[in-house]
Amino acid sequence: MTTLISYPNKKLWMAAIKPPMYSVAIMPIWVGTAVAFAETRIFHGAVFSTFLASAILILAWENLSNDVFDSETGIDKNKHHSLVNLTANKALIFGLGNSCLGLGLLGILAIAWWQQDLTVIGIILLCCALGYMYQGPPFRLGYQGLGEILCFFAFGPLAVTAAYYSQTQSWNMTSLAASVFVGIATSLILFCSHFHQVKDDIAAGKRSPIVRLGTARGAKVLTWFTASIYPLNLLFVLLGIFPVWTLLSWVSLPFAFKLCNHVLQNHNQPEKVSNCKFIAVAVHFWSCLLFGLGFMLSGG
Ligand SMILES: C/C(=C\COP(=O)(O)OP(=O)(O)O)CCC[C@H](C)CCC[C@H](C)CCCC(C)C
Ligand SMILES: O=C(O)C1=CC(=O)c2ccccc2C1=O
Repeated sequence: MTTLISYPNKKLWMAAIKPPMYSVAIMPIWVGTAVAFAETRIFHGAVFSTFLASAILILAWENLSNDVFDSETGIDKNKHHSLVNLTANKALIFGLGNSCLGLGLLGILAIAWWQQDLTVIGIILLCCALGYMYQGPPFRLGYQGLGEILCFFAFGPLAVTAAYYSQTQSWNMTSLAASVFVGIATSLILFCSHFHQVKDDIAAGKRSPIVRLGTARGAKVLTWFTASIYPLNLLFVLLGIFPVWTLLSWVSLPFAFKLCNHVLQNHNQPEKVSNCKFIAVAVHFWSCLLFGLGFMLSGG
């Protein structure tokens, strides 16, 4: 009996915490560090692990505060796996979120202290500002359909560059090019997260890209953007900017096909399309992991 009662609860909590989503915090640090290793043979293990822990904490803040801010607009009233709805304690979730942010920023400050250089903390503060503007008052830019652009810059150019800089204290064009790959792969996840929420989004006045485009056109746009990362990788290899090993990322193509087929077929059926966000997480995880591995192998 206990199992029967607690199982759905456990599922709800896992949906609220969404552990697989945290790979989006890990991959920009992994790729930025891998490019740094390929270009300079430098690898600072303590900086890498501190940055990873901080990135995860900062993303936890983003997600906890997302549930807090969304509880204020009413958009999450049907979202049973909102942490605010689950705990009925907004102040607790807000406090927990801010503690994660504080701890995460402390880790980044430690990196700044080791480097005697404020560049990395400056870049990460900018990421946090974009994260706040996505969902917090008075901006709520996600409600205007601008989330994917913020997401691209935060997880792409800013986070990858910060990771590269944290290892080398220098700037690099290859890392900037690599950040475009990571930024697009991350924004695909956010784009996918809107397909099943059209009704609630319209009711709350949120003009997500899928509300704006409609689900059918959204599915086509998703297919083009998902497909774009693979030829982009090839182009940079042919230009001699990326090592040939980065083509390992093409091994993730079956997940990309699965994602596009699934969304093209089910875009207007919320209960069927709702899991596409997690197929997009698999595309992101495998493509970025193998992409970064390609840089590591070329530097070894
Ligand atoms: C919280 C995010 C998406 C959830 O959006 P939504 O409200 O539609 O979801 P629910 O339906 O589940 O409520 C992600 C938003 C990402 C944002 C645009 C940028 C975040 C920047 C991070 C704070 C940067 C982290 C950098 C780190 C890797 C160093
Ligand atoms: O809960 C979500 O839908 C998302 C959470 C999250 O942290 C994230 C980060 C980067 C891209 C997309 C997303 C989500 O969609």
